[in-house]
Amino acid sequence: MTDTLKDFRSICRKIICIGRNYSEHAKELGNVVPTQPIIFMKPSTALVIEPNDIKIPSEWDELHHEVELGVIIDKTCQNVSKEEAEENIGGYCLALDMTSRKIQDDLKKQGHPWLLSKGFDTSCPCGDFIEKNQIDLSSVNLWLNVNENIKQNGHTCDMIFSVPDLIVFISKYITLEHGDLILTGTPSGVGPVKRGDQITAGINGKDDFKYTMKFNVV
Ligand SMILES: O=C(O)/C=C/C(=O)CC(=O)C(=O)O
Ligand SMILES: [Mg+2]
Repeated sequence: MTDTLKDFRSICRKIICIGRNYSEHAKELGNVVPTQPIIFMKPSTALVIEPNDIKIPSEWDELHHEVELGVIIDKTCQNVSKEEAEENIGGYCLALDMTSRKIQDDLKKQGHPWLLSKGFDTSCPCGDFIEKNQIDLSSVNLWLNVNENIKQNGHTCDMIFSVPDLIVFISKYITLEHGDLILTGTPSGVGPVKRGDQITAGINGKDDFKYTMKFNVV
């Protein structure tokens, strides 16, 4: 792992996101559970870091919160095998996939891409680099509060497609590059936030490792 990866938020070229990777979340939105990963992207301009705010575009009233484990790619790679997948991970981060559910639903009805609903500026609040050795992929806890009320509390063991499965799938079609970020999907409990709300999110990893971040919604 090279030192520049700690600064992944300024070198990130692609944010690849996974949809419906937790069956309870797929069901809460009335979607079928996927049989292969659903992928979409956010532009790197979607990234926002503390102490900056999540900005709801002026003509929208609310966004949905989605807390997710972010995987940061170290080595540029293509056609990765499941055995080699973990070697290409440089570290992790806590991330949010902020979404306009209303716009997404309208786009879905028309069969259009989700980009506007998920790729607007500040739609990807993101925490600091987390060292690889602090995370056991099978037992990460992700949680999210809105105004100190718990809304999401999930575990990566409930992912439909594991992180290695996701790297294998994506790298078959898209070259993964140093600093790329993969958002691995959200557990259930997604819901609305409005201007004036505060989101606190956290990740609990190995050996009492804990990381939290806070964002105001404006
Ligand atoms: O299909 C839908 O209605 C919504 C899907 C998502 O927003 C997918 C995700 O971003 C996710 O599962 O994390
Ligand atoms: Mg998501």
